Amino acid sequence: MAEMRTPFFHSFMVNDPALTKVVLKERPDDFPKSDRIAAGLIPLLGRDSVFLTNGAQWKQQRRIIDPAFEGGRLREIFPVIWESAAAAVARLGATPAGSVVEIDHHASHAAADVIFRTLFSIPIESDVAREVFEAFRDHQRSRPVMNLGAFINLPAWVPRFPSRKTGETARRIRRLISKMVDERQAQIAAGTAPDDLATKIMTTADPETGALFTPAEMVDQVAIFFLAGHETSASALAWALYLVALYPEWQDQAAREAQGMAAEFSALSKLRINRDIFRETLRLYPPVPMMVREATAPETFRDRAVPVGAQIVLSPWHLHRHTRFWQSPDDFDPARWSTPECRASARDAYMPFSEGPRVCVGAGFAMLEGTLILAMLLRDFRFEVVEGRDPVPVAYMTVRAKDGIWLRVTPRGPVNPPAQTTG
Ligand code: HEM
Repeated sequence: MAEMRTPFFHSFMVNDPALTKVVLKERPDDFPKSDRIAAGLIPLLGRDSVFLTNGAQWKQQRRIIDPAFEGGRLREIFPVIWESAAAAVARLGATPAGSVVEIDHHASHAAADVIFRTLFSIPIESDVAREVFEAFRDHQRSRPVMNLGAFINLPAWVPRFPSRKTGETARRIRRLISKMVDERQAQIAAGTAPDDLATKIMTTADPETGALFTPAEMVDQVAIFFLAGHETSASALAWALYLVALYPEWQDQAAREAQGMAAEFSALSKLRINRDIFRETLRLYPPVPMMVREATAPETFRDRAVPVGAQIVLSPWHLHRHTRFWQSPDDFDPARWSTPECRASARDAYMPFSEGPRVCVGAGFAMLEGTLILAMLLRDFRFEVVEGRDPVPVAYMTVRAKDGIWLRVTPRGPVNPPAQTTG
């Protein structure tokens, strides 16, 4: 655990699984989301986004949202994600064989397509989806991972983010989303709405109070589904492709596993290698590198007094690479996921989706999406690293590469069977 104290803020970086469990699982109500992080995200997400709210309001929102993402719905959205994966394969197939491409751009495109198709039944090529996607792209690179000025509680007169440009892109994105929500509201009223995630969420009443989301509240939820659902998945997919480019033997195994897979939900259970590669990627490059909570009562952590208002920083990035919990933590080793030791490490020190009641709404969705798109891309293409273009991880809204992740992409052609051992 590390304590940091300045005139502006007092924070504790907690890297001990016993303490992360207290904060996230055992007493989450005593450690709500920090207002200081919310400040930087409100222009884009609005005040009522489930990502930022706390207490009774947050609990009600999860009661409405969670049913849309439960197991049975994943089976229903599988064909939609398959279509997105096929579209991603086609886009990459349209680039000249052997060209060097910015793979994180393709990953963002694919992840945004998944969100639009599953939420609003529209592909990324539709006008409104493309406009939102482009506005997000402008927004993303102009924002740091958090509003630093707000985090350290600087006096109000100190200039801080968001800049005018980020404010403008946030307003543009929210206007477009409002229009989509209004149109969907009208379709629901007319009985013509498609059976997708947006309709499910907008027609689900809170089982305790009977309340539905108002259109304004729904705009805040769509903004976070788009942000949380596309930025994170894109980051994970891009790093996964980079890692298999670094480790071609894993890439070939994953490609073989993906040959001939059927377009049906049950095919997923056969993608064990692809799934373990994706899990291992989330360990080494967790898209959300850190989370922040605020202490609302005096605490003692490891004999240190934690005052009210202290910021508690939880870092998947550090926990996932902690030598006490992981063997050779910096190595890329998808095989570790089949060992009993890894099960213990994962239980104590693996939280790419956070844990406890505030765990990521879309964790199951993201595992399906990541595994399937990875498998379909590896089935059809070979990815190779490019000399002099090693990506350097940086925290924007998620963990991205400073100058992008560039890989050489070649159509794979027939895949050789695994080498046979004789004797
Ligand atoms: C690889 C992909 C993903 C990763 C690594 C990821 C990770 C996370 C993490 C770590 C949190 C907790 C953040 C915090 O407490 O500060 C979170 C929350 C959330 N995620 Fe995800 N996420 C992913 C994909 C998705 C998808 C696909 C969706 C929706 C379609 C989604 C929706 C959300 C929402 C709504 C929350 C807020 C939950 C709450 O506060 O109650 N995420 N995610």
